[in-house]
Amino acid sequence: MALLAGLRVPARSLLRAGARLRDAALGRWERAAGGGGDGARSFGSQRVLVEPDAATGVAVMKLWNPPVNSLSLDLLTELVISLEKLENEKTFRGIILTSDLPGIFSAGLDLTEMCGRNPAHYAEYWKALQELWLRLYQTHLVVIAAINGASPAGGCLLALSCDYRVLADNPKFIIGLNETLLGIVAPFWFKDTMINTIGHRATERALQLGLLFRPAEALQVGVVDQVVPEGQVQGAALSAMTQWLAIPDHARQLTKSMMRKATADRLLTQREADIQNFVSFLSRDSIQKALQVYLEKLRQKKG
Ligand SMILES: CC/C=C\C/C=C\C/C=C\CCC/C=C/C(=O)SCCNC(=O)CCNC(=O)[C@H](O)C(C)(C)COP(=O)(O)OP(=O)(O)OC[C@H]1O[C@@H](n2cnc3c(N)ncnc32)[C@H](O)[C@@H]1OP(=O)(O)O
Repeated sequence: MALLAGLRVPARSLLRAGARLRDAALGRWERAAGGGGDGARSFGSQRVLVEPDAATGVAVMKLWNPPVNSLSLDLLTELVISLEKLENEKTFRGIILTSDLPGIFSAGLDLTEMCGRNPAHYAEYWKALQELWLRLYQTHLVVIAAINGASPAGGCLLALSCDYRVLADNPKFIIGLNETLLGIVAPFWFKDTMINTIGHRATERALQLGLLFRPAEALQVGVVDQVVPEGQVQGAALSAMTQWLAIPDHARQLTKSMMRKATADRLLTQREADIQNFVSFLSRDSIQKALQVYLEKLRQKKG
């Protein structure tokens, strides 16, 4: 009940949540895709709903981790599993990554996973995040982010790891790597992902200042590729997908790999050191204190 009390979602969603939790308790759930008629079935886990359309070869992947789609260990794990499943289905060529929560794409890393836990937990958490980034960044599928809500820090990383980004036009839907505002530092592979999208100078400014861009600024700096009216974001993402899927797969995939491999390899060659670096950084008293103060501020915002 305490969890539900924190939600600001309509009763309809709470009912849906209840159904999902029940089904998740029974194991992986499946239900018929609405009106598909092509035999494709939705599948998913407790926090990731996948709506595949076998006719177009495109699956819509929706994040659902109330209240703010923070990237908890569970969500990271479920995302990796869902991605892997789609990659292994030969019928699928593209994914639209979006949120099933109103007004939030993803609040980024789950601060409760990074506060007051033990080093083994921090290591497990970081490894799961690395795993998701490596898979998402390098997947042979076309991934388009339909960003229908706020997308700070790790949420921005998710979007930047896609091939194309469409953002809904609402001034509350801020996007950026704001780690410095929390007193922490974006790791090198977050930084590299942003540099590869908007260039070195714009990244340097954005990272040092912890900039969170509103839609018009995000478009101007290149953090997103398109801004569309709210309600049109998924449609616009699907239209963009048509252009990407018009390219022969082998040529596009080899090009994607050529563009991204060096960046991914940089992490792959030092994964363990990166984990140790994260654990020791996070274990500092000053960092724990800064994160706790930030979390407390978020919690008191409503009070
Ligand atoms: C020398 C060193 C070199 C290298 C460094 C080495 C290693 C690197 C070390 C660390 C790197 C870490 C990288 C971190 C990345 C991250 O992603 S950190 C997370 C950053 N995220 C944010 O700053 C977003 C915070 N949230 C918000 O701004 C807002 O919540 C929102 C805009 C997303 C939504 O606003 P609202 O709709 O108004 O919702 P509320 O603010 O009321 O929140 C509801 C509820 O959710 C809780 N919450 C919000 N965000 C998070 C989160 N990220 N994690 C966990 N919980 C979150 C919030 O506290 C509220 O909780 P309750 O009050 O309901 O309990």
